[in-house]
Amino acid sequence: MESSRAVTVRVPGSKSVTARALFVAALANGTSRLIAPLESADTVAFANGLAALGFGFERTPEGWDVTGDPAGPSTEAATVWCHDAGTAARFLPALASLGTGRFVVDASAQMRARPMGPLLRALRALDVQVHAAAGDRLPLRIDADRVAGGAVQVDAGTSSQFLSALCLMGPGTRNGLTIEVLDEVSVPYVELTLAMMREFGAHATREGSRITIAPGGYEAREYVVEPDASTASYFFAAAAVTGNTVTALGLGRGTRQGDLRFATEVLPAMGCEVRVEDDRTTVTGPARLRSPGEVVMRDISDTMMTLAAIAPFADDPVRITDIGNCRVKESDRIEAMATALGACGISTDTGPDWLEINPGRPHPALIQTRADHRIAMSMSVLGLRTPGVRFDDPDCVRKTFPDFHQEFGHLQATWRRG
Ligand SMILES: O=C(O)C1=C[C@@H](OP(=O)(O)O)[C@@H](O)[C@H](O)C1
Ligand SMILES: C=C(OP(=O)(O)O)C(=O)O
Repeated sequence: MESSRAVTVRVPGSKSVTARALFVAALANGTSRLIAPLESADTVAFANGLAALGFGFERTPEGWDVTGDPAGPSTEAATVWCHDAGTAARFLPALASLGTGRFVVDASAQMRARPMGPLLRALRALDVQVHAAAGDRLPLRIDADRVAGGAVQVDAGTSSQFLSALCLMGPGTRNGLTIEVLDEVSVPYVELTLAMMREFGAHATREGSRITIAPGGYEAREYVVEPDASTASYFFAAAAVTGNTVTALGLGRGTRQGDLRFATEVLPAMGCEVRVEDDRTTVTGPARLRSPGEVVMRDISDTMMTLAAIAPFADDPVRITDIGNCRVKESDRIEAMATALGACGISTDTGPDWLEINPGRPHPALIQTRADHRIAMSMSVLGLRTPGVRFDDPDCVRKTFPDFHQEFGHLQATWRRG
């Protein structure tokens, strides 16, 4: 029987899967139904972007219906507002390039500050007319004339989203695409992209640094969106720091989301007991957390803040390396995490692409979230053992998990009662 300190959760849908499903459904022949998509600021911005480009988008009680057009955007002029969403800001210019017309892509000040250059250079190399703000940033204007495809190189060393965007547009081009990958972070996200493209009928293969994508569009289908593995990391981490048990439903052996590795690789190295089944993953925290030593997080950097937030409770320093691109996400996450932990009395060291956290007993503080959802969610885990941790902008979680604080509070209340 499940003890009252063992909690089962089903976290909301994956942001990354929802964004990809929206993109491929938009280029498919017919109507696709996305079941259990993520409803959050990022994915709503993405869906609104599709609608602005002239694709059919409708919410139904069963899910999101997207009516695609293999010919690309049907409008000849549109402004696409991406808000804070990296996925929308990187993927939608590629989708717009498949149309004919003048498309403006813009976003919040936070997203305007994030890099776009490698994607824009690749699009220009494919003869797409792209005019961008200084430094190749948003806002940008695309004068599109049905990009034909061909061979292109891309540097995905600051974001894999540049590469995923090119891959996703490939089946919509007349000649297909051959992409030479020059550098790469977050590799599991590209694997997710290629796998989902195939699930929607596209032909995409990878050999080393070369990705080949055949023309021919996508097939409409019904698609069930998995829960979000990055979001689940906060619940697994909660088990890790309290010695309780959390089971996350819908995330198991078959997942393509790399961030489940936080549970399957990082937490066992800290003394957690982790069980992965076909459709669920269960984490039980130890009496005392061990330091995993150095953890290279290049592939799963969205979970680096989750690790940083539980690191003070480990018995030795925790060093997180190869996370340089975290400096150009919603915030400079290396600096932001060091500051947040420092506000709680935890000492850290930082370098260009690493963060080291020393053990300590955190005290409560008001945390500056910098409009970064992951600061609020990861520091909430630290808050489980540090009553009184508060946030200047708790609602920043709306980006990927609007009900985070309620759900996390519920978890805490269950444990308190148990
Ligand atoms: O393609 C995606 O869905 C994502 C890729 C990753 O970005 P980077 O490739 O910039 O690390 C990740 O951090 C982001 O939350 C989602
Ligand atoms: C980096 C993130 O988001 P994005 O790049 O999609 O804005 C994130 O969710 O942590």
